[in-house]
Amino acid sequence: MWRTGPGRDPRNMPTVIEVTDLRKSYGGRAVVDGVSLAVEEGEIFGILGPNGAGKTTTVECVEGLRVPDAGRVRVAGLDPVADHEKVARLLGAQLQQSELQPKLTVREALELYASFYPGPLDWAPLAERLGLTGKLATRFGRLSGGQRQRLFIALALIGNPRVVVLDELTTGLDPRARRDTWKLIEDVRDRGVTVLLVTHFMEEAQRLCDRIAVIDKGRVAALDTPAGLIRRSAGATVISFTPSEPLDDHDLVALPALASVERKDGRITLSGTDETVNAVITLLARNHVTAHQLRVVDATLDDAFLDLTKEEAA
Ligand SMILES: Nc1ncnc2c1ncn2[C@@H]1O[C@H](COP(=O)(O)OP(=O)(O)OP(=O)(O)O)[C@@H](O)[C@H]1O
Repeated sequence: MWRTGPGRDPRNMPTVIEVTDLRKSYGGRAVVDGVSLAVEEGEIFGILGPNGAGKTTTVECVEGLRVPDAGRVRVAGLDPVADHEKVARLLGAQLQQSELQPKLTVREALELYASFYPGPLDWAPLAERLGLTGKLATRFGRLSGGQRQRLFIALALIGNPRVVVLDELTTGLDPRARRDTWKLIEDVRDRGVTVLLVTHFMEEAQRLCDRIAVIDKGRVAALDTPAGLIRRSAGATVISFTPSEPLDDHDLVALPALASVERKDGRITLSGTDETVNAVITLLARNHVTAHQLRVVDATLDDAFLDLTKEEAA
């Protein structure tokens, strides 16, 4: 059903999307302020960032929908603006709501978009995979938000693209449809397609992305694997417990590599590194305090994201 190709081999994969020192301003305000990133063939590359960080502007420059003020963008070696036709043939993108006629049925939309590409996928299995088979005769204007979203994903994939750009992939989908869509995107990647994914869902990014660029205020704040982002955030390990005896605040804030400390309903939650955890255990032993319901967990991507994009104190 999909473009066949070798599975992803992380060694020496060629770069498919190259963004170098990209800049874009609106009304004198830099919304993309020197973004550089390189996406390798066959990876799912995530872009995370707060609202207004410049994520969509960046990916729209990759799609050739916006013209950069400065910097260089290449997709498979092509300039998305100067070589727009060629790039459009190898790149699948999620449409915006306004880009589809409300009177078009799901089947007509799939057939129409398949006709734009030289070697499209067979739309019927794709529609089946996205749970759209029962909606083929329904007009776009009468689809629910989640059904529209699924159709947009189908249309992004119908051309059997080499690169697919998905902005807010699963926004509006129910939990089952979201999980089905993740599986579909993993299958797409496993067949060698490169995926550029903008998302606000940390679970989605952690599960799907091989690497992630965190964009904040128009710049790349960090670029790493999900595990790497978590490791490099200040509070990579979280320890929580309810002490049998009160613990002194001075002792807690003096713990090594401590990133945060919180007390709630007699429970203490600390984040830091393994060194912090070891020091807590020593502190408890020294004070003959028992830790009830002791839990030590790795921080999530959510924690890392908040740490990487936190507002600096004025
Ligand atoms: N055509 C435009 N004219 C003026 N300002 C714009 C235009 N497009 C985007 N902006 C502004 O640029 C900034 C970045 O927008 P962008 O859509 O790239 O952010 P984003 O990171 O995708 O945000 P979100 O997560 O909210 O979708 C925002 O402040 C937005 O208002």
